Amino acid sequence: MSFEITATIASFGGKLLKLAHHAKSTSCQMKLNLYLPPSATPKTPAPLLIYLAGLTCTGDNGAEKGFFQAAASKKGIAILYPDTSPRGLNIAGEDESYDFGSGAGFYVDATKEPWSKGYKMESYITDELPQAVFSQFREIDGGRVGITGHSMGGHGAISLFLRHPGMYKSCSAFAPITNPSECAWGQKAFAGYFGEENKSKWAEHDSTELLKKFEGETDILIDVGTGDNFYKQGQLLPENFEKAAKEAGKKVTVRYQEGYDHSYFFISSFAGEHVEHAARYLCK
Ligand SMILES: N[C@@H](CCC(=O)N[C@@H](CSC=O)C(=O)NCC(=O)O)C(=O)O
Repeated sequence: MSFEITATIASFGGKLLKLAHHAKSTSCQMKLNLYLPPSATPKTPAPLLIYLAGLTCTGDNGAEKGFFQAAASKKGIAILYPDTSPRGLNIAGEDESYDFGSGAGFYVDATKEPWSKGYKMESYITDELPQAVFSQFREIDGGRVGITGHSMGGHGAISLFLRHPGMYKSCSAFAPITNPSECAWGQKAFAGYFGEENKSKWAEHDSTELLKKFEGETDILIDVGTGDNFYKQGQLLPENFEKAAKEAGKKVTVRYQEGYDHSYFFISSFAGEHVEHAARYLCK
């Protein structure tokens, strides 16, 4: 279904569009933001970088606080900021906790009732949303797409890159949950969306497990702050992902950024470098 444009905001010479559409995969209206750099026209379409946000976020957090648009404007890259879950499906418990349900879709297609009703964020992000964007916005080149994300969205970016070979030309992440089967956030989400017993399904969405079996080439950039309390609590487990990369001979660069926390002050400090990483693959 086509997008309603609810606002157009000038940003770094380009424009940030606030969009809404009805999505079949999530059975509800979805809101999102799309940044078009000044160079993007139907005759000179821009590549697209998708930014997946973390727990409790909407498509607004990255657009307002991530500071991606400055570098995206210079490089001529469009940025898509989707929401993190369906909204308002009236499922019991949907709004009870910050790390499950609303704002916490984990970029998977839930198989367990009642969540399987509309918690289909993998289908939304990899299929319905890009199809709708490419058909309405001729200023975007659907053949050049990269993906990045933060925390839960970093898990989304890496796991979707590994689960859909060839769909994304670049991949990076900020403080990603890299081994969800082994951390409290991931265990709660996967038990709820797939079932406690369905461990083979968990592995299909766990970036560390996926990397061990991935047959393609990788060049995944990851930043993690050493002052990040969620890193210290063992929610992110980047060392497990690095170990899997080393054993599988995959290129993964994890940069431990001294003193940075989990917030958008951290993301905005390195957003430009992640756009440059994407540009190496999207702007050739
Ligand atoms: N409220 C929670 C913490 C929620 C939180 O920190 N969310 C992060 C993402 S965490 C992983 O996905 C976030 O990006 N928040 C939005 C923001 O603008 O900072 C708690 O109290 O622990």
